[in-house]
Amino acid sequence: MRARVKICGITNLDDALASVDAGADALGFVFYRPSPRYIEPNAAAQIIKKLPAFVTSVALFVNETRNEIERIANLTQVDLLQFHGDEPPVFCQGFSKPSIKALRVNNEMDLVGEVEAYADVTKGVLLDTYVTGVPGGTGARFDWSLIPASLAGKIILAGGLDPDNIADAVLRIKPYAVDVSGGVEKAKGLKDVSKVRQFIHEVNRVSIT
Ligand SMILES: O=C(O)c1ccccc1NCC(=O)[C@H](O)[C@H](O)COP(=O)(O)O
Repeated sequence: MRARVKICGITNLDDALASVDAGADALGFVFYRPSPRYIEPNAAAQIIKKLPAFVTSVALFVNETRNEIERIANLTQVDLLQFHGDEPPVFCQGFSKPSIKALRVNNEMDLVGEVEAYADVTKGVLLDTYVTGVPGGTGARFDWSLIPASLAGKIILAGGLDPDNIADAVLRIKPYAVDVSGGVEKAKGLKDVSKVRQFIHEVNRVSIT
């Protein structure tokens, strides 16, 4: 099965449409002000309403309040919420939109146990790199050997992916989907369209087996 591709950190319409044209299945919008990829909700709404059918728009939050999440979800008409902070499983339920949860992987956690706990209350679990004090978008890879084979087909892989390592990642981990931000940028918050195309081309290439 082909791994789905989410291009995260979209900040403008040109990058959004170019990513869709390249074959992206989902686009991520960061509503976390300290991020260099932060986008104003009104600007995101203008982009999201121009997306074609069958492209999933994802709103990313870090330890945000329920009220603010609902306000932005309503304003942008986004399809899916992504929780990228310390939100416990119980927090991920009860919104007007379904959610996915990011876990930052380190070698002390019970990865399978945590994935199971969130799988019950979300549409999916994204595995990202743990870097102290940085909630996401680090551009750093984590040790993929920490992912047991039992999670193949079940997780969204993120963290330091790029056109050069994505084929290896897909072949080794067999994720349900992959998520990239920094690895397809020319500058923080600006996508390099040729890298986006190359990244998705590689995913497609290794998925045809
Ligand atoms: O992108 C950010 O700036 C960001 C900030 C705070 C929390 C999450 C953030 N991004 C999350 C993503 O979905 C990224 O795609 C994921 O962390 C992988 O990023 P990268 O290693 O740059 O591909």
